[in-house]
Amino acid sequence: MAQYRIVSGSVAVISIQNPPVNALSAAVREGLLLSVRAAASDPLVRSVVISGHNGPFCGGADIKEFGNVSHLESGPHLVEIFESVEALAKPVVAAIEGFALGGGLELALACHYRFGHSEARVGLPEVSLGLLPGAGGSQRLPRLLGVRAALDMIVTGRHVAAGEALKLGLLDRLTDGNTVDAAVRFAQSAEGKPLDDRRLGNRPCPPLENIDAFFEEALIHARGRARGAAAPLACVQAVRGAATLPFLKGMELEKRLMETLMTSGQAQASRYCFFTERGAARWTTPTGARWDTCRARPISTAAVIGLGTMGRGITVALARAGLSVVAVETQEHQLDEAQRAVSRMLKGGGGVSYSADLQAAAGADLVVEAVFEDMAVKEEIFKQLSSVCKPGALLATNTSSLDIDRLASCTLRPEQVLGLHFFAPAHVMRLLEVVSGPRTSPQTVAAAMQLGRRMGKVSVAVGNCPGFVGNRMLKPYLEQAYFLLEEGASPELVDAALEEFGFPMGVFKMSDLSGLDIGWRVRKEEGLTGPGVTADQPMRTRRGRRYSPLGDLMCEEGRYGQKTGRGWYLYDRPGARVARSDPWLRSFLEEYRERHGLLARRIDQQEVLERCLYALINEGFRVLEDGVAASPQNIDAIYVFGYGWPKHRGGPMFYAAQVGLARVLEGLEKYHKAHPDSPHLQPCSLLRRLVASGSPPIHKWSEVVKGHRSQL
Ligand SMILES: CCCCCCCC/C=C\C=C\CC(=O)SCCNC(=O)CCNC(=O)[C@H](O)C(C)(C)COP(=O)(O)OP(=O)(O)OC[C@H]1O[C@@H](n2cnc3c(N)ncnc32)[C@H](O)[C@@H]1OP(=O)(O)O
Repeated sequence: MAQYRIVSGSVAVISIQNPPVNALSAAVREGLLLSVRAAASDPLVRSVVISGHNGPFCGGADIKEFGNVSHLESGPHLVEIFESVEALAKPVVAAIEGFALGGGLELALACHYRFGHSEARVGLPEVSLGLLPGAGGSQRLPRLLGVRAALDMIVTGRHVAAGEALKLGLLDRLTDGNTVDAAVRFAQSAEGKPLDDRRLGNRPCPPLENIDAFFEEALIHARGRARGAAAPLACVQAVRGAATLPFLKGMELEKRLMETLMTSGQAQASRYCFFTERGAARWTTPTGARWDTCRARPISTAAVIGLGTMGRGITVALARAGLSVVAVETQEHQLDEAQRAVSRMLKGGGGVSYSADLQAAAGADLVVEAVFEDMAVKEEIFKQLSSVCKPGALLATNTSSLDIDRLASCTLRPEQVLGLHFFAPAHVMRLLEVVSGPRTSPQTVAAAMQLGRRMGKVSVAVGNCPGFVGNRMLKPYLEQAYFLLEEGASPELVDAALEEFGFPMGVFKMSDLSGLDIGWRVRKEEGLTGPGVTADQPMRTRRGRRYSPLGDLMCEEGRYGQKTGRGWYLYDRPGARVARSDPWLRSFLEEYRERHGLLARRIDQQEVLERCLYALINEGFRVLEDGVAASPQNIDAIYVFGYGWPKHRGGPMFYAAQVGLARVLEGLEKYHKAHPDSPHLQPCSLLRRLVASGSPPIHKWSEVVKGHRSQL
């Protein structure tokens, strides 16, 4: 697991060997320590190079070991190995190709010199796993770069490209050629030279003025980045230790903080997200299609129909993935504006051509329709695409809720029709829901999943139902938020509870950002509001269940959110982003409650969280029950990468498991009893069954789901 060889007569080359990322597993740690000791004791060896086998230097500690303390404790500890490396009396050079991340960079920091390939990247991403760089990284990096630059890297966890790392002083030299060969030559030139100053553990941290104020500010900043997350705060504390304590004391502080984080629920949740993100690539569909049995036809040309905000973002995402794209918009003025906007986003042409004619889509391998949410308009477009497009071309819709199968029925190729549900802004957001209807072929899903990967998206294969997975689960969450306003809460109270939980934005701020009119249009399409509703229908009941018309009333007042400068909050002008409380809304809610004989009561944050989140989770269980998502992990990936669910809470289904399924069930029962007209609060049968089976861990839910489905 660590290869050891002598080259050029005096250089020991230690190569970490653990594909695919050369993670520091127990066996690698063992091998590394033995190799370092061998190099120390061999009189022929005068210098050492540490590299990664077959490309990447090292992707850090082996994350798979983290769930099990006995795995972590088997083999030598990273801190001990890195101390031996730093203490070696012979120059040690890290030869970094590919990436040096987490424990990998900490190893490089313990070396006396760092050589990088010009395309390598380095970073300490532990914070995104709910941890801190706990093998000396939080103490050595500030001593090398200074507190400011080190803190930025540690708290953001960002990957730094080799060029920037050289400027920061993190890498000593870059090469375009063979990194190991260059490092070997350099190691030889350093043989016999003094090393004391090269040992970062010996160096003081560069001084910093107003240290207290600096770290106070840093804590506030870290709190704002990921609310409720412990790791960013621990990172700040550890770096403060580096700035104020001798090295060994700083290392003790780092160790204490790391032990607390490592055993926390937040680290468990963040780690779960890491594997969930990667697991989504191993997709299956309810029809039995699988990622490993379907061959995808490559897609190299695409057409995007409709160049509103979504269409523009999709065009950019496809062009950045290297596709040649034709962007089609039948309204000429919109086409010119879109062309300018797309060029700006792409910083140039970027393989995109423009047309006002749908015929331009004729040669594309894939067409993505992104016109506004109107079934009749979409049906007409799909009819035309069916005859315009070449045989074999895939026809996708970017609808966020409409029936894929109905659109497929308008074509002569239903097996090639699917949904590609991008999230706004489409060129930025990581999530892509790949929606297959009952007639979508496995090859079509495979091609879309492969394309999603090329675009750098977390692509999740889901089934067809109103709202698919994400928006279907969002509906009960939003509904409970409206009901809470009716019962006495304010948008500020609801949003504060959700933001404290960790969402970047509460539900009402989010509605203001995305536009209240979007949901209004969907509700009109569903016949819940608008001309189809007769005057004799009670305002707060639809189809026998409780309904809140609050969103509709807001839209009737022209309050669409940020775009109109007024929504659940007030904004300085249309398009402004800073939300202020609006006294108008307070009176509006008071009048509304009075009109409907509703008595405002005191609502606390706990109730807000339980009503909104449990209703969403309950729908998640229904989604699993219906086979619309293949696993709870897929649901969690959708929520973390598309809906701002905090990573340190793992996703809604993981959160339910962490809270305890019995407690979620009990909460739903309590709220359903109090609000029997709200069916989303009625615990679904899969949840009951899981609790009855003793609340198995989340990776075992599929067994209960399978048994449950066979009885449906
Ligand atoms: C009781 C308390 C005791 C406390 C003692 C504490 C002792 C610990 C001390 C120190 C700890 C150090 C902390 C760390 O080093 S944490 C790890 C930091 N590293 C990372 O976060 C990097 C994670 N990986 C990535 O970002 C990417 O994988 C990357 C390396 C950039 C490669 O990307 P890409 O080429 O796109 O490949 P994939 O992401 O698809 O990965 C390929 C497969 O490799 C698996 N993988 C990746 N990294 C790791 C890893 N570090 N450990 C284990 N496995 C890893 C990944 O899951 C893929 O596998 P699969 O295809 O099966 O899903």
